[in-house]
Amino acid sequence: MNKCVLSASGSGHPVVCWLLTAAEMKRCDSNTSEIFGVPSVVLMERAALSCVDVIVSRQKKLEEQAGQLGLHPKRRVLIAAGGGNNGADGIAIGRLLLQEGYDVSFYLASGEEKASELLKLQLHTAKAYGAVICDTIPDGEYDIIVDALFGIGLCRPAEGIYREAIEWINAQDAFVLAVDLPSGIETDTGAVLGCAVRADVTVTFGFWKRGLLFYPGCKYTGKVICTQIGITEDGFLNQTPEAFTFTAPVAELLPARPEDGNKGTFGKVLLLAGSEAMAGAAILCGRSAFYAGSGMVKLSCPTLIHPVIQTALPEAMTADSVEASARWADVIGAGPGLSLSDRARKELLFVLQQTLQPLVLDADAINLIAKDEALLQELIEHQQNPATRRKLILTPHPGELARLEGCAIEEILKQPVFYAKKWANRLQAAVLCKGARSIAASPDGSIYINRSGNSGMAVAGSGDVLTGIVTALLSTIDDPFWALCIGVYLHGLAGDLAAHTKGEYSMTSNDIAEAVWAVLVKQEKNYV
Ligand SMILES: NC(=O)C1=CN([C@@H]2O[C@H](COP(=O)(O)OP(=O)(O)OC[C@H]3O[C@@H](n4cnc5c(N)ncnc54)[C@H](OP(=O)(O)O)[C@@H]3O)[C@@H](O)[C@H]2O)[C@@H](O)CC1
Ligand SMILES: [K+]
Repeated sequence: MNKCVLSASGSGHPVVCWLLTAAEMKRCDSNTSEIFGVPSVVLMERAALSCVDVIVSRQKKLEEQAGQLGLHPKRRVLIAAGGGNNGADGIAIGRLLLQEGYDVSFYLASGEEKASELLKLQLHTAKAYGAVICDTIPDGEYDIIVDALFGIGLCRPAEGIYREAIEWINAQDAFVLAVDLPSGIETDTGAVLGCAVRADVTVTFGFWKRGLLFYPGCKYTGKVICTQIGITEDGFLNQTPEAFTFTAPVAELLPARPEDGNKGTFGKVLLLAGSEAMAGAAILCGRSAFYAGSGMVKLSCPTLIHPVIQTALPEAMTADSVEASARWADVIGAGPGLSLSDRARKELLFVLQQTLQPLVLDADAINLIAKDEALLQELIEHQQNPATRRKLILTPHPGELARLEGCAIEEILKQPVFYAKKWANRLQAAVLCKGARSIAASPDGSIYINRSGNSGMAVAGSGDVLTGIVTALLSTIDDPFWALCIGVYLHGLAGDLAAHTKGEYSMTSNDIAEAVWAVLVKQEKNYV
């Protein structure tokens, strides 16, 4: 995957933003100190300074605005610190703010005897500058609260005095800055462990953590500011993080279109989609494939619905069966609106057993496979063998993934990364788990977490649009995982544009399809 990441950037701007787990961040921290020799206390001072910068710039702005009205905003700060290095950051922030003339109170929830070595050092220095450390929250009103109870070291639910402190912080009418992560948010999953601080701003150090992006964590962060404190990609050594999201405009991720190409060059897409009751799925899928750059699209569906398809999408061709068109296609997409009929099963069997082209499986194609243990085993065996393996993408929603796995949907929702990775490995395929933060997994262990999109996309037909986009991209992008990541990103951006014009309440999946072209001609906003 990393080769793709590097080669996808023609512009010089970063293409990906890494999303780290707690273990990855700890490894990077310790490599920076132990291999490169930057002392932890230096990193901590820079981390604290970066938070102080955020507080001081905000305060300056407030004071300028208030000064015009003859008001004087107060500078009463509470540092709420835990017993680890997140707490140590908090104490360092408090000491620096004291030196800036702020009125700072310190609350150390853990007590000094349980303090980490760096925290002891920070307490010593802060006290030398006059800090008074309290073991209960000092009475008073605060304008600014620095949440430094837990960072990446949170390892169990916040209870007792920690729960009380978090609930107290959330009840205050103050600006809350969370240090590294809002306390209570699990670094890897974004889960709330017990309860969590609701921050106005989260200043995170070096790299984004996955939990800042996943739900529900992302609802607690406020604005996320990722600051550079001297921990860089060098600290990964040869172990790059598993997960990333995109930062580049999607148009920069797509391969350049050869100027002298013809309709064959840009991909002959065969779609096994649509049935008597779901002709619209085939139309949405085919239309999206065109908008995502396909040169030719052929829809294999029951003869009865050919007229409606030809009317709605005259650019597409239709076929009665995949058999007649299998050789013609560069790439095949199967599933949208397919139904679970005997015809659908027969057609899918033909695709799985008689073709070798790159393939995208979605919706009923996945459901048909999940229902048929022998077929599933055959697919797994084919994919496990490098001699018979084809380029394969699966785009299930959690319900479809649960059917494949044979478990309850709740199980998938609890561990979407785990199951996406499991099936990516089992099928040697790029596997998506759709959701508010769709997750794509590659057989090499890489994870893409999608940030684009909105709740308006949770609407019938949205997945059919995605299948059309991804199938089209698979015809010109060599790596299925990369095609999937870009397709998911583009789909979400199109959804955002559709929401901008029609609103999340009223947009339909056709609006998403119709926004694809606009995203590709527009420079969309950066998401991270
Ligand atoms: N290393 C570096 O170079 C840099 C590190 N930096 C900073 O360090 C932070 C990581 O520090 P960290 O590893 O000490 O973890 P941290 O988040 O402070 O928590 C650990 C403490 O919490 C405790 N604890 C956990 N859960 C609990 C619960 N539910 N309820 C009660 N206690 C609980 C746990 O206790 P224990 O499990 O031992 O009982 C332990 O005492 C990172 O987020 C960043 O802010 C930056 O300065 C940049 C440079
Ligand atoms: K924190």
